[in-house]
Amino acid sequence: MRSLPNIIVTGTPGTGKSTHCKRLAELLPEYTYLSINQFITDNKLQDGRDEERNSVIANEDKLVELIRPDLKKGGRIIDWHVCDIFPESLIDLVVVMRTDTTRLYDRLKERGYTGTKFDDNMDSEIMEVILTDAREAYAPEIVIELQSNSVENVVANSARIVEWAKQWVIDNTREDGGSEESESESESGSGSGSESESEGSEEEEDDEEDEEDDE
Ligand SMILES: Nc1ncnc2c1ncn2[C@@H]1O[C@H](COP(=O)(O)OP(=O)(O)O)[C@@H](O)[C@H]1O
Repeated sequence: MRSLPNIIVTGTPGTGKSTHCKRLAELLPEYTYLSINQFITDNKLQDGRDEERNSVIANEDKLVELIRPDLKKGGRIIDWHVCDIFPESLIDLVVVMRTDTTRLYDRLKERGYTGTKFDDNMDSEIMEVILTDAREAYAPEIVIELQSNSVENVVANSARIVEWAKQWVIDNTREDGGSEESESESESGSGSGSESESEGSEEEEDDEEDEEDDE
């Protein structure tokens, strides 16, 4: 049994995954930050290149195989725009970062995204692709959606995730495995109310291949 939870921080490129993860790494020093883009590079998991999107394609099977021992230890903060390939039994919280399209537009332009890569990522955010992937892959109660439009959001979101993590430890280190009260506290400490913060949208295909090399 893990003594610390595994947390995925996901979202369309530019929504603030790394920004949040860096803050979380400071607030939760006993956790290990895993940038999957870095992990792919370090372990040579590139499985080709998507020329149209100017991005690396990862060998996801190998990635899961290599990362499994880390996840089994617990206390991992995972930063990646793909969230649905990790074993459900090893993931405790999935945080989906969301950003208003005008702000995301500026961030992606600033990052130098153009053409298909820019369009695909904007479409992905508008169509809530990653949120849908997360909800399809994991139990609804562990998927939370947080707005990442401002610095204030980063501060508040990070504090909320830290509170959730503390509650997870309390719930999961109790001899009886946690009570109903503590479970409901845990939920309110993390996911409640997140739905109302989302933008309306449609649905579309996934965009699991984008960014990577230019962050
Ligand atoms: N909540 C936020 N408020 C203001 N700027 C943000 C916010 N989140 C991210 N940014 C900025 O947007 C850019 C992309 O953020 P980053 O964390 O690298 O996104 P991701 O890891 O999701 O690709 C960075 O310049 C970062 O400073």
